[in-house]
Amino acid sequence: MNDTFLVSKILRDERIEAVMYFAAYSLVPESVKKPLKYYENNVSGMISLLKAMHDAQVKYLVFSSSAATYGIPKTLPITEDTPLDPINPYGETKMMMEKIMHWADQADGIKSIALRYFNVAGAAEDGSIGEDHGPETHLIPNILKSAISGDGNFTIFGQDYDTKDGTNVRDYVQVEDLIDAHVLALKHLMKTNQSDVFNLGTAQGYSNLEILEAAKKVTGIDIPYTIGPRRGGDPDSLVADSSKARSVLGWKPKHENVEDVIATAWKWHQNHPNGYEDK
Ligand SMILES: O=c1ccn([C@@H]2O[C@H](COP(=O)(O)OP(=O)(O)O[C@H]3O[C@H](CO)[C@H](O)[C@H](O)[C@H]3O)[C@@H](O)[C@H]2O)c(=O)[nH]1
Repeated sequence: MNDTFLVSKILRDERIEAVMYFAAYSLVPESVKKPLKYYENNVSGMISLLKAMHDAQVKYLVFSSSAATYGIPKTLPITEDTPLDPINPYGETKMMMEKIMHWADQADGIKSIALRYFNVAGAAEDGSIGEDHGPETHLIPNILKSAISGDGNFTIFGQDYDTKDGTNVRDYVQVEDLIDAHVLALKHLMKTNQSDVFNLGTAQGYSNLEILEAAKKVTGIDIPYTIGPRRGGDPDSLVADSSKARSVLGWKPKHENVEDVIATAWKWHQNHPNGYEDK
């Protein structure tokens, strides 16, 4: 049984009306090393899903897109109209997936919302669910893991970017705030029957060094670091203009302060010093 057939059968059997698609491969540095894996999973996955949705007559899709679609923006903050010009395979697959969704709307009437995530961070407030990749590549988990182990192995990748202190600037959106946005987006999509796109970020940019300082405050631990070479595929700064999500969807992120975001991640890391051990 092929993927499309199986998915369309599930959609029909379960009488699914709408789909949220979180394409699983989402690590920028891995995508630079293994581009074909990213095109195959993300782009082929989207084609299979849309075919299955068409076969099962499912009309609504909410999709996890990314700020990585913008590449190196000419102006900040980034609005949804900022031209898409990705600089790594991951961002390019997300852009291609958005374009495929557009044509599936034109041809088959599948209505979709693309949510362009900025840097998702933090963990469930109750400390039960957190972030644990193998290997971990994300900034905040790597800082917190280093705080716990005391190994002194934390490295900042590059201090020669065109930013306030030379390190990359990112916009960190808390994961539970992101979940709220998905629920609002789905309701909006089913009410308006119009495809659309929204940035999800807090509209505040923090440099990698500022995140390290904030993590030191939250943990009360002096976390040593070294400056290493650039990682490859990193734009200087990505900061969202998220006013469209706020005004159109009524989205109100609860964690506007980055220390609050890091505190949720810290709670999870303290409860899970070895991550999800059985992964
Ligand atoms: O140990 C580390 C890990 C990361 N970084 C730096 O920290 C910044 C953030 O890196 P992350 O890996 O945490 O996040 P990315 O910005 O690469 O990517 C994230 O945000 C993107 C959009 O901004 C996409 O959504 C993507 O899925 C998501 O992983 C970058 O400057 C990176 O070079 C370090 O200095 N040291």
